[in-house]
Amino acid sequence: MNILAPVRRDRVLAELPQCLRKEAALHVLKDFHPRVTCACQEHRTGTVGFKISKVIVVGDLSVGKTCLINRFCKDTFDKNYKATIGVDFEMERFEVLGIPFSLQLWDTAGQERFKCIASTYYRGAQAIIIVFNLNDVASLEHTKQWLADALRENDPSSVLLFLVGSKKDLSTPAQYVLMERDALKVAQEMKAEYWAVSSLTGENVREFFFRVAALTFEANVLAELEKSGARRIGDVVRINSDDNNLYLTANKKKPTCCP
Ligand SMILES: Nc1nc2c(ncn2[C@@H]2O[C@H](COP(=O)(O)OP(=O)(O)OP(=O)(O)O)[C@@H](O)[C@H]2O)c(=O)[nH]1
Ligand SMILES: [Mg+2]
Repeated sequence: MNILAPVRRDRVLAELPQCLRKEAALHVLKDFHPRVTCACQEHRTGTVGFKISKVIVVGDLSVGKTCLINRFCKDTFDKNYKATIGVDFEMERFEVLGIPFSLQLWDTAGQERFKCIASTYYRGAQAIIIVFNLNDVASLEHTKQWLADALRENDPSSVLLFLVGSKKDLSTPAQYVLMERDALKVAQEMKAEYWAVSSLTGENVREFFFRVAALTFEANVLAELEKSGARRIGDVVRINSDDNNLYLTANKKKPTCCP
């Protein structure tokens, strides 16, 4: 997909999508962080609108990583299993609070023989999505190892984690309840946000990726505000300036809506 194409109307986020379960959420605020809302209103989001955030999707073979990405990005579902060889990626453009924001979704191979190729693409992720099959407890147990491998290449203090149970359509309600109890525990240990989805029916797929986009965007804006610091907040970005001198310092107008 051409990243310069206009943002699709169904990729526009004006509000913070909510978590699935409060017990295992990255945060349970109803709205975006007030500093983020304010920065967006005043177009003080620095380079966030030009950046592409990397998201990696990992987990055992055949848990449904490719189907999950394809359901969201292409609205398709293939019932035949075709192993991912190494890696693949999709670009998704969003508009969050009026600011363009792009995610690069990296679909990695779960098969052991392709794992060493896939793991070379783990570096630089801003979010890690660890997928397990809600109908296969072993795949949930393996998520800890997938997380450890992915974190070896990333900064654990800044990366956002999501634990996603797939193939929800194949569980009976009773089976689901039991599996969810275990998955919530694992998610809490990992400090990951828990989701349960079905790529076959599409249940929760869009809600999940919107949440990933929103929280990744929020983290990016907060990091940008932190980086620019109090000295630069409210300054005007200078067009055609070099990287070390991106902000005009003459304009010290105080932001009107920041707490
Ligand atoms: N019923 C059902 N089947 C699913 C779902 N998601 C994936 N599948 C099936 O599970 C199989 C594996 O799906 P993939 O998405 O290819 O799995 P993967 O995790 O990408 O596998 P690797 O690329 O080998 O790591 C395929 O036959 C899919 O049709 C789902 O939500 N419901
Ligand atoms: Mg795959």
